[in-house]
Amino acid sequence: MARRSWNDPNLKEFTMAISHSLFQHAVDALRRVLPCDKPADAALSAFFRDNHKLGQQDRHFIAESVFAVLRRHALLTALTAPQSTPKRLLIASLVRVRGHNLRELSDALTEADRKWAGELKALEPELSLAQRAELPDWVVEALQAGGMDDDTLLTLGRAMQHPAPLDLRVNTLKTRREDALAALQAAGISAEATPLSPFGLRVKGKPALTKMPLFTSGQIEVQDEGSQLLGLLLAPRRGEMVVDFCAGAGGKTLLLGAMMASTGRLYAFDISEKRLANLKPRLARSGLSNVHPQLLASENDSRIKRLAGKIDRVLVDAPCSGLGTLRRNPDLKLRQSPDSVAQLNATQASILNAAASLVKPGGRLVYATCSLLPAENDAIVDAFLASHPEFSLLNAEALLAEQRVQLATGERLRLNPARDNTDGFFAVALTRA
Ligand SMILES: C[S@@+](CC[C@H](N)C(=O)[O-])C[C@H]1O[C@@H](n2cnc3c(N)ncnc32)[C@H](O)[C@@H]1O
Repeated sequence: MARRSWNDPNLKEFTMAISHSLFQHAVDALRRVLPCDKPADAALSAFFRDNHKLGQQDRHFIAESVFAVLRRHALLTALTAPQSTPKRLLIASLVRVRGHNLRELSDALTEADRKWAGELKALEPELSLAQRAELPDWVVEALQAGGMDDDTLLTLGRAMQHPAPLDLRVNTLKTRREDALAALQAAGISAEATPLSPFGLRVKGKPALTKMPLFTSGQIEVQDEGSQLLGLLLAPRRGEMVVDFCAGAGGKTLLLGAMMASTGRLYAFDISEKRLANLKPRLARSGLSNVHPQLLASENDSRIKRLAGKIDRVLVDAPCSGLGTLRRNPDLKLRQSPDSVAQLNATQASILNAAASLVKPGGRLVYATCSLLPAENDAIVDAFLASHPEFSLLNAEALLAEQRVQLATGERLRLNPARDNTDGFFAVALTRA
């Protein structure tokens, strides 16, 4: 009989016997992903391309299995030490994290593996704080050095072991939130208004949305509620000159453009041609006509000099470690390192300097990351403020309240997956004297 488990998303959704072939495919997929030399979703997509005969349900099981191992990699490594092979990590995840019983695995496993899996049940390895939080030691040390206490750290780490909810942003240029909600419900999709963002919807489960008319006609976009709050902090107005400095595929550009009611001029800068190309179809769906994508050679591109001092509002959604998005990208904790963060820090400081030169007197500059590390957040902002006395901090909590977002965040916006059920974000709003 099917057994749903709503409480812990790590647990399997259905009781099912796992065939040897499906298990082996999951091991092979994990072997592809675990070197972590590229993003896990890209490695998994390549695996599915090579194994194109796999059906939808099998793909779902394989993807869930791979991500479950990445999410609890520290626990599973401790359980399987000293032989943490992809096969053993997968078995340990199925038995200890996803709640499969040995009967369901009897076709999948050899006699020896079954015996080992049976012994796993009683293992209780001693885990450090970092292992319990499923965060690398160096991340835990950085958070502690930034003043985070152990309980908060553990709660945060645990919150990031669960998949993120599916959040949507309603395109206010095309529809109202209540109408989009009604259209979803009419299509049998359960959703509710997000608690913080006035144009967000939170969907139950992971229904396929991209073929729905609501999506293809640009009335909704997939966007974490935290990202929506960054747009609200910038709060661009009708008719203004606005720059989205690190626009990427335009998640926030589209939101800013809609807040400007498709008036004024909104530049979408990025150094990645591929990401800007991905903005094109989204822009076409959105109905916006005020967006101007521009490929930069670097943050010191001559285009920046031409616009110096002319822009009302500038958003820097800086390239960062992404450690606030572990619910979606659990592989990042295995792919980032102190060295990669140090390199990012140099880029972040340089982009913030360049972006600041665009801001006109009285204008607003928002610096944001989806990282939790003080080195990518407060340290960058504090160094910037020390060398740019013409800029000062605005109070993020008060600016959000002006946008009807009630969040006790203080001067600097900090979104915490455990407290806010958003990705982990940091942002400050600055103004030029
Ligand atoms: C956090 S992502 C942006 C995500 C995007 N704002 C969104 O909402 O979907 C950071 C972006 O910064 C871009 N980037 C990296 N270095 C840059 C630079 N020197 N100047 C401008 N953009 C840069 C990256 O290509 C990447 O698209």
